[in-house]
Amino acid sequence: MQTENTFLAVENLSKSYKSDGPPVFDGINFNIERGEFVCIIGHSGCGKTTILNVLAGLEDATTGYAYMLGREIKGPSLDRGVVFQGHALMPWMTVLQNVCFAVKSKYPDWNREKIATHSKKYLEMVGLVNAENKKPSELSGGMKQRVGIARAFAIEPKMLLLDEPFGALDALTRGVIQDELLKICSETAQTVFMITHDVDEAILLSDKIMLMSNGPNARIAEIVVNTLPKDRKRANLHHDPMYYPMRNHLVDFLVNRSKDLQAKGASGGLDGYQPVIVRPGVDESHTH
Ligand SMILES: Nc1ncnc2c1ncn2[C@@H]1O[C@H](COP(=O)(O)OP(=O)(O)OP(=O)(O)O)[C@@H](O)[C@H]1O
Repeated sequence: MQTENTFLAVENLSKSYKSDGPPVFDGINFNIERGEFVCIIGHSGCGKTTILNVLAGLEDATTGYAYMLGREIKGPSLDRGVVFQGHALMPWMTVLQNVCFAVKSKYPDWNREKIATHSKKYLEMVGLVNAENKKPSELSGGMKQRVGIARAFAIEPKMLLLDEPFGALDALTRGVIQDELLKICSETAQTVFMITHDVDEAILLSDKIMLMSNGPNARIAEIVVNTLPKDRKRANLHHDPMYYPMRNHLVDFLVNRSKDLQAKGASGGLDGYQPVIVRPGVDESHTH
């Protein structure tokens, strides 16, 4: 439930694209606290992007509400930076102009030089300073994605909404940007909601992981607390004693438990369902 200090609150969200037939998801309730990094995992089509679009203010839910800092989310805002799976860059602008354009919208009082310096800092972060004068058509898919990431970070939003932002990147670049994201988040206490299909990425980055059951009538089935220590490093993640209990728990959900819940939902057995909070490796009864 929403309290005075709740950063983001989602209450009873559902979405139907068709007037007949069951909703894609239903009864979605969760909170995100300030500075929390939350990942959402679930099979394709369960509605993760739709939920992210509602949080971004780009789509309306059929029922329910989303609040950020106590105000209902209605329409997009520069308080929320979004990175989509597609790159959504302006094709007639250079890489630098794409980032500067967003920075100028956020900070209209800044002069040209300040905007450019600020934008270049974020292009450097994603390894694109040498491409700042290129147009999107001259970039690879991974490079375009990195521009999108730099642009979202550069507006220093209160909340980052990331829809599989690293999916198109090669492993090396992905690792570098994951490390950067971890660094920025710990330095700035950035609040993040991120969709990923990669359980290792979720274990590396998140404070908690929401697991969605399969649609239709998809739910947040479990809220998994990340039991690995906060100072995680990609290189030694798998040496942590909590790593395998955590990983096995997530994979087992995707392979088995998500389908069991779907069957229950189809027979109307999920009315009033509340997600289970699980600490893999700590609450052994929930660890499979
Ligand atoms: N604009 C739309 N009109 C009709 N149906 C839609 C629309 N957008 C999404 N859907 C349907 O809603 C369901 C959820 O879609 P959504 O993209 O939110 O899922 P997802 O979990 O993010 O999937 P993926 O992991 O494949 O990206 C899907 O069945 C999809 O076909």
